[in-house]
Amino acid sequence: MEPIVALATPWGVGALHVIRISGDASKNTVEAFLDKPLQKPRHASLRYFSSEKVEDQVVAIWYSEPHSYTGEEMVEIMCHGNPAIAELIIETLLDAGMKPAQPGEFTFRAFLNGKMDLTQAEAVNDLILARSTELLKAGENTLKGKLSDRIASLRNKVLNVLAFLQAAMDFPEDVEESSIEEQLREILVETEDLIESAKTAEILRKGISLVIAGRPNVGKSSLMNALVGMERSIVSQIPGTTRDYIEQYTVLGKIPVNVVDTAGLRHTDDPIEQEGVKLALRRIEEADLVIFLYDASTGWTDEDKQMFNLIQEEKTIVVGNKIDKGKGNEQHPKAYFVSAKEKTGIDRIIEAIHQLMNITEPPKLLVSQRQMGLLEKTLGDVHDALEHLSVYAEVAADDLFSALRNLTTLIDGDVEEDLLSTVFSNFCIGK
Ligand SMILES: Nc1nc2c(c(=O)[nH]1)N(C=O)[C@@H](CNc1ccc(C(=O)N[C@@H](CCC(=O)O)C(=O)O)cc1)CN2
Ligand SMILES: Nc1nc2c(ncn2[C@@H]2O[C@H](COP(=O)(O)OP(=O)(O)OP(=O)(O)O)[C@@H](O)[C@H]2O)c(=O)[nH]1
Ligand SMILES: [Mg+2]
Repeated sequence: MEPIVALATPWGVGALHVIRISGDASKNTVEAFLDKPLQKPRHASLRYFSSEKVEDQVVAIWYSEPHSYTGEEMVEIMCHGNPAIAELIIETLLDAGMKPAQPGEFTFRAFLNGKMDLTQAEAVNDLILARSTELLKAGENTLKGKLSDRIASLRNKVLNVLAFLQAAMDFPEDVEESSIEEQLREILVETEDLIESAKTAEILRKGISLVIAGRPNVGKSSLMNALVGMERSIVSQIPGTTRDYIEQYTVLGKIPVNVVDTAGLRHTDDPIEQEGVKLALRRIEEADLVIFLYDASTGWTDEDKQMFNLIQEEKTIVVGNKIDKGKGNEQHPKAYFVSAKEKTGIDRIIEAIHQLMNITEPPKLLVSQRQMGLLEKTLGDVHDALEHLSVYAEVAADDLFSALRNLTTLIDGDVEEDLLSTVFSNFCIGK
């Protein structure tokens, strides 16, 4: 393919920069600017790179086709880490007819040349962008091909069921339907397991928004401060202190969290406070999780119940605060108890957040959004197949063919899909 060039290191001052070149006649084009040719593939050679624009002592590595990252002829130039030097070397090569690489284009070529499949190519970027050791580990596994292995095994199982189904249609008396059903259920469970991994990875990657809501003066701002470990939000004994919402990013346990403190929920004639309550309700609506806080020292009151009814229960943790002052008679049956003031009980809330978000163990594999979409389609296909099984075997077979196509697309991409713009466009340049 046409030769491409890009800086593989981040632009800026460093000890070295690495310039990456891949494609036809990479070696010849680079050698025109070197004092001596690159004699041996995959060996580091000390050379002078000189053109009208720039001169620098560099180390260069030539990879002969197909024994390189991309599977094409490649050259890597390590120059001194001044961005101007790297830029002028790249300009020299662009003047010599090379093209600037698109984001992810080296990895895209590696994919096209069969050096890796699509799940591995996607993992390359995830690995680079992983911000926690858990995600890093998951990315490494996917890069090693463990996700592909699981998809391939799923695909084999689907093929197997299809063979069974075919046999059942041809010789109905010889094949037991229950055995087909059992195999389908197994496929279902494995697909769900992968989707679960994808969701966990997604939460660890993107984080969640956690809104603290409740009536005025119950200690929402105090709890916000206890969770984020700083005096972020104003605390006072006057009800209605917080009017706007206050956000602070933090990491709670393993989860990156945007904590949002909101105005106390109550009916009020003050127009500014009314606006605050509206904002709070909107944030609650959009939140991944809500902590509904009440004052446990006075107890779970009718007013609390009224406000609690405004919130979706399944994404809500109920927390009774001010436990240092003792407990009122009535309490919410599922409440966790804390003292935001004395910072007790906070760990239990963090645990509950992990439980509610289903982060029980770190993800073993990194599954991308694209892959998750296809896994969910596969899940739907297998569900359909199960439903159709006893009535129309042909229709069930069609469902499974659809599952097969989705699983194949997961690993190989779709011929119709513009991969460079869908999958690789969020890569770094030079990767
Ligand atoms: N200098 C350099 N370091 C790097 C990379 C790179 O491209 N260049 N990588 C980029 O991500 C990673 C390593 N990945 C690589 C993967 C394959 C090949 C390669 O040359 N493969 C050949 C030869 C295999 C062999 O000798 O065993 C091949 O597959 O045919 C190189 C690097 C991290 N470090
Ligand atoms: N004893 C005790 N007092 C607390 C606790 N948490 C908060 N308070 C007090 O309760 C009062 C209200 O606290 P805030 O955190 O401002 O309450 P809020 O829910 O944000 O109130 P608004 O912003 O008005 O809705 C303050 O005087 C706090 O010091 C606690 O755990 N124990
Ligand atoms: Mg407040």
